[in-house]
Amino acid sequence: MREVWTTSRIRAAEDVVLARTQSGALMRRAAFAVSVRAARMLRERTGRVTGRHVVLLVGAGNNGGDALWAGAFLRRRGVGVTAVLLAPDKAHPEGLSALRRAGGRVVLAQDVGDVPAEADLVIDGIVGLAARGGLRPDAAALVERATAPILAVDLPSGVDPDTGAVTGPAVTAAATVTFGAYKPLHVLHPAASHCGDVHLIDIGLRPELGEPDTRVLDPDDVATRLPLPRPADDKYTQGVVGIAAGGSTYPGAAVLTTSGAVLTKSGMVRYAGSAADVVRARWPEVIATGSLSDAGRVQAWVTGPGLGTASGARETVREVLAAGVPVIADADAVNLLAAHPDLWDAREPGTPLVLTPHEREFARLAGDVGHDRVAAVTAAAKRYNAVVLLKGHSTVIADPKGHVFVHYTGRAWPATAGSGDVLSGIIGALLAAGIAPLYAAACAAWLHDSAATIAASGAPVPASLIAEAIPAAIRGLRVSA
Ligand SMILES: NC(=O)C1=CN([C@@H]2O[C@H](COP(=O)(O)OP(=O)(O)OC[C@H]3O[C@@H](n4cnc5c(N)ncnc54)[C@H](OP(=O)(O)O)[C@@H]3O)[C@@H](O)[C@H]2O)[C@@H](O)CC1
Ligand SMILES: [K+]
Repeated sequence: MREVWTTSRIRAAEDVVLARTQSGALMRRAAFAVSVRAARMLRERTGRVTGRHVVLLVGAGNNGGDALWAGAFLRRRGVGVTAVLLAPDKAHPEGLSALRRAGGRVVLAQDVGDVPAEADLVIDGIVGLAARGGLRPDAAALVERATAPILAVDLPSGVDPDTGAVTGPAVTAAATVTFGAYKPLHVLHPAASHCGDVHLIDIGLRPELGEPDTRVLDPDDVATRLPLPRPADDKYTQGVVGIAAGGSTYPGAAVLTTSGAVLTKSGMVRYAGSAADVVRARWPEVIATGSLSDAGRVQAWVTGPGLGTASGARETVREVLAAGVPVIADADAVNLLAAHPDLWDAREPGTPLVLTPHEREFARLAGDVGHDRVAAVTAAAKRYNAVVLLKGHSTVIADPKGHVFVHYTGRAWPATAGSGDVLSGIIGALLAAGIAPLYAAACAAWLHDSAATIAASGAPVPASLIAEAIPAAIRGLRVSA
């Protein structure tokens, strides 16, 4: 599991560690790691380290200090180093003298000439944890002129560390070396796509950090939670999932949602709705009926995809919410809950609910997402006493207690029509198997993305093929676990 802390929590932990370490030791440790990564990048890119040329972009604070110290360490390995100072009066004094002592060259940003274009590697020490807003014009102009790969110190300058928002010019790095802990920007879209490979360096903060603010599931975490049938299981004991989705207008949504559920776990899937014939034709193993009252018992209901928003759909959502089992409400079910607040009264108190809006559905329900997706989703989860999964390049999942998972895809394969229907079927299957709602949603997001990647393998892919790749995604997990 990858754990993520906001900048204020990291600063607080840093203060504790700084108070008991020798002055400057933490920075030198961080900077040494940057120099090691820089040397590796030089060797991989140019075949050697000695004699190569690294340009440091140095801002007004400790992030620039890291870059200056890294430059001093690189000098010891025979690398030519030029530091470009964006704020000469504020450049980190000890870092600057260390670089000068080591034989590094120092130039002012306004006198930079062709220096950025002559580099084999650029180190971005413009701004780190204190970053606010996009790059300022002088920094943006420098970055624009750099043609070599960029190694970002702590984070690519110009992105917002806590929200991952990119509201102006920003560095796009080939790699990022970060210290002490992952920060939200490393896992949130769009900033995460500016980081390149992220390398975390231990500087002794972990014991002081406490509980993380956000988590990211690894394959192993998903593998240990996925329901596999045990020897004593039968088709009922693994949890029966019910699908109340689709209809005569959108029978495809019924099929796709059912596919997600059928292919995620063994056991039984029931379908209730006017697309029963279409579902039965595609999945003969599904117990399909025309109405909810004939559906029989289930351990979780999935509702919403392709349901429409007419009065019949509203009644379906009302009945499902009143059934006393976990519910996942997607698409039109979210729209109905937004448009008819009285529907909330139907919810059997205490039964788990997972809401899976995309951004427009989220806006209808809880207002504009804004730049801070994690804050918006956490607030909605508290307000509705539900797990909320906001879809996107970074899918954000929060529960009412403030636990948050992020799943960053970095690719757009899952962004295809009907793909959300498949996701809700997967979540339903995991909920019915008894997995806690937060984990059901987070594992489903992971599994869905993995299936999309497998199905796509480099080409566009429709939602039905994403569903068909779910077994391969599960098998892949078992192999890697
Ligand atoms: N604490 C520690 O022990 C350790 C800390 N470490 C390192 O320290 C870093 C944090 O350093 P920090 O707090 O000094 O601030 P930092 O991020 O360098 O910003 C400097 C100044 O930049 C400015 N600025 C703001 N936005 C901007 C923008 N968009 N574009 C351009 N400029 C912008 C703003 O100054 P202003 O111009 O507004 O006065 C701001 O004050 C951290 O990320 C890590 O690298 C490591 O060494 C490990 C040990
Ligand atoms: K930086």
